[in-house]
Amino acid sequence: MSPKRKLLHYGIPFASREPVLDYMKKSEVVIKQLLKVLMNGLNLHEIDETKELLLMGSMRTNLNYYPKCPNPELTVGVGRHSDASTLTILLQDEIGGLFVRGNDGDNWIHVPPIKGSLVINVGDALQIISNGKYRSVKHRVVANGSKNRISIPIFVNPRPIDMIGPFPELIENGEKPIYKQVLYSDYVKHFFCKAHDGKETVVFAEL
Ligand SMILES: O=C(O)CCC(=O)C(=O)O
Ligand SMILES: [Fe+2]
Repeated sequence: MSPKRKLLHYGIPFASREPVLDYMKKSEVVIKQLLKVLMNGLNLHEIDETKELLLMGSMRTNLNYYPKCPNPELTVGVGRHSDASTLTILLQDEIGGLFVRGNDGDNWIHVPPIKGSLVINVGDALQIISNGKYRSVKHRVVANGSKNRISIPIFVNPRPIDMIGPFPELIENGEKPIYKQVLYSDYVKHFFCKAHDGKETVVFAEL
């Protein structure tokens, strides 16, 4: 792991810290591979240190626990939102309840849990960095009436101190930038200062 990269584990109970950090470190192999493929899709064939830090300079994990809810229709599990990350690597148990918004924008698709699989979501930071080529996915979680649910997302992020904006190579190729440069910590502050609101957060970075 690059010495400049940060794995954040604040609030994770002490007993779980080591396995969680180990899981995060091991996930880097998959994350690097995914980013390599995604960057190839943008015609960027080399991920230098600057790019690597922008794409995965900081990683954070959550341990989500959704207690069973006797009246699931009266509550919101997690409201519709897209993640502020570049990528989110989500491990979910066998209960289900995660829905993603379909491409045509008016249907919710259940993401069925498949044993041994990970769900990979594109986040807002990658949408901004790729100048809209990769689009973050809107998703939500519904509560379950009879079973508790656990999910563990790893949010792969730029560092808070990074300015994020479309990669210069994309703009040099004559593309019109649709996003401005924003300080990633400002983006995250904006993300958390309001209730989840679908994909509205990314408007913060629009030109
Ligand atoms: O629990 C899940 O499946 C997803 C949670 C989520 O969207 C999030 O933590 O950002
Ligand atoms: Fe999410």
